Amino acid sequence: MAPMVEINHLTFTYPGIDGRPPPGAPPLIEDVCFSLDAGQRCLLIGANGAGKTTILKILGGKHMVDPSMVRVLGRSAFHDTALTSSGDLCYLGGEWRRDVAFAGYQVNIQMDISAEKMIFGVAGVDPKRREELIKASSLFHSVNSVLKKNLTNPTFVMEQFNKSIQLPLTAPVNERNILDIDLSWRMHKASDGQRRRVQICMGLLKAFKVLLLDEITVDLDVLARANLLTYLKKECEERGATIIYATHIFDGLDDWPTHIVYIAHGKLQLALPLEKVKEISQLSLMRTVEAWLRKERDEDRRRRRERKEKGLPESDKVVEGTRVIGDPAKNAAKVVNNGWAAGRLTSTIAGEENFIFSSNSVLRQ
Ligand SMILES: Nc1ncnc2c1ncn2[C@@H]1O[C@H](COP(=O)(O)OP(=O)(O)OP(=O)(O)O)[C@@H](O)[C@H]1O
Repeated sequence: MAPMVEINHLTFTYPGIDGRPPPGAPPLIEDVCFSLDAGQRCLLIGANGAGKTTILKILGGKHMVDPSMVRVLGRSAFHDTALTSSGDLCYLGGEWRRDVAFAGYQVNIQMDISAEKMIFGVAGVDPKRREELIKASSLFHSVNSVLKKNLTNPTFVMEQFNKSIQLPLTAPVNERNILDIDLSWRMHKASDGQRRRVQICMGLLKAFKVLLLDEITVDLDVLARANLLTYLKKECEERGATIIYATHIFDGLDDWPTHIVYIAHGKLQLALPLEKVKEISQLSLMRTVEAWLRKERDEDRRRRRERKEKGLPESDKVVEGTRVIGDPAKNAAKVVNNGWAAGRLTSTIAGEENFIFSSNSVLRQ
């Protein structure tokens, strides 16, 4: 059977203001290859600015690349818009904090509208699936009320979190809370986490075949996150869906993924099944990733020091205004892209008034 997601020698550079990659710009993503089959769950790992969001957006059809470089369900995500409009391919990313697609329009998630209107405004949805995503269960409410009384006891909270994530996948759906949405929430008055739940719910309403998650669990409380992860695992195991999840939060993820992909500076460092990673490292997933990133940082520092000692600029990429200039002979990007995404212009075009950072480096400012 053909892979659900196939990345073949993916190379990409963001375009300049004229819609073309700046001449001589080194590729931001370089020669990345990996593929995933039905039912597989991949954690996409990398330091801030490594290129995770860029890869997910390319897979989500938001940037144009040569169709041979990226295939989702055997099709080109950018050229075959039916992939996303049918719901077979779903991308949930950071910009969901502000806008969601509602009844064919981009709607501001903070406007005065009820959660019910937003969720029920999505057409062509299986009512049972919608119910499952929205509904709170009696089990959740009992666990939640116990938790609320014990919030000052972190050990207790962690125990409940671990128990919750280990609920058997065979447990009836009505015994698990997924997003616990109150349909009467008014979006302009909802908390960030409540808004985020509605956004995630809307993204998951259609039975996706491939789901791309760009750290969407940051606003969720521990229980909501655990339940969502369990639900997503079930989606892969029962329906053969494929998920790629970029994250920096590793709580409860030790046994969640089937595969790990590690990217550094836009280059693939490792793409392995989880068992292989566990064979290489006896540490927890978080400690393993921490060790990889520490090694990467130390090597970067050593390289910068060596360049400085030789009287060279610390980085081999010289940024001039909107241009990133490298050694054209070494770095020439074989890129086909117009950088236009079906989203907002500002998120894809580099310019002097439009400084671009990775999503998390902005938060760190
Ligand atoms: N629209 C853009 N135009 C030009 N460069 C961009 C654009 N968006 C991101 N970049 C650059 O691409 C690089 C990779 O960014 P990306 O957001 O893909 O990283 P990331 O791995 O998702 O990081 P984080 O973990 O911080 O979210 C960064 O150096 C960033 O500055």
